[in-house]
Amino acid sequence: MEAAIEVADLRKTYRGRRTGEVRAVDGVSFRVERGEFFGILGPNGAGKTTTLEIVEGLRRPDSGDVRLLGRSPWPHSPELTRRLGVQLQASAFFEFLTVAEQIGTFAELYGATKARAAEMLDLVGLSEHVHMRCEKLSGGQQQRLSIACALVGDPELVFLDEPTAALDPQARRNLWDLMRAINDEGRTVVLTTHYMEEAEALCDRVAIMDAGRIKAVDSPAEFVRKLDAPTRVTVAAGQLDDARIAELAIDGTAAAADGAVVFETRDPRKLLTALASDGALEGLAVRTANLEDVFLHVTGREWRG
Ligand SMILES: Nc1ncnc2c1ncn2[C@@H]1O[C@H](COP(=O)(O)OP(=O)(O)OP(=O)(O)O)[C@@H](O)[C@H]1O
Repeated sequence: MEAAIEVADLRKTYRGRRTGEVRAVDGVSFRVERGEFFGILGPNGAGKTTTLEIVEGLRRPDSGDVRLLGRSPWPHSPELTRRLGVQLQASAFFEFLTVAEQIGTFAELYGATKARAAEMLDLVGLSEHVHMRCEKLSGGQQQRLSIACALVGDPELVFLDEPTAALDPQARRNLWDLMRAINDEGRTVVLTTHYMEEAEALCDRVAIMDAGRIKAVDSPAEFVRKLDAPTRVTVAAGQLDDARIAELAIDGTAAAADGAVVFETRDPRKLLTALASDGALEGLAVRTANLEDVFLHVTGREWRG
């Protein structure tokens, strides 16, 4: 079976009188398999939205190729469009329409039934707000409505562009559950995000994007494993004398700072067992490497998403 998405060497430069030339997408290639949950992770301005818009067929690249479900998105074909779900930014809503009218418009576009529209509102937890005007919805509710609109046509391939941006942590986690459910139904999901923990929690594979380029693609777990970084174990100072600290640091390093002792070790189990038997677990914090460390490693820059 062909891939859900194949992208080869996309390039797009914006030219503005004030901004000059901006190489928003600078030779991007990737492949997404059917059923995959694929993430594009990068800081603001990395080129994620431009890439997504090109892949969706909403924007023409200067050069490069896109295949969606084995076909080119240009020229537009209703047959292909029906198989795609594109979540538009909530700001694209007609604010004077009610929730029911908004999703009804999408349902008509996709030839979906009223029952399907109601089912999608139920899925995203908006059934009780069908008569509310879109402008009265909270940020999280608007994001959920935009996802419901993207799903109403029963798409095989769903594009979500920073769906949890500007949401509070609880609303963000609720949306994570919804996104997981969409993928569990067998749909391919492409998500852009600048939240590390979101990419880590949801994606089968993540493309790390910076300055218009994809720097690396892998699963979050593999990224971290290949980094082969030590685990950092911190305990409050004053529980261990210097000789014992030196003894425990035998497989790694130890440093005292700000009332804490920080160990870096590749054998955290052994260290934690020793700390437990010393009764020195006050202020314990264990930090393993995460995608933030990976970002630093692959781009050479600190993460400032
Ligand atoms: N229509 C446009 N005209 C001119 N420049 C643009 C346009 N859209 C984006 N850019 C510029 O292209 C670069 C990439 O923007 P893009 O929106 O694709 O990045 P992004 O990773 O999605 O960032 P964000 O998270 O801020 O949306 C940025 O420098 C941006 O200022």
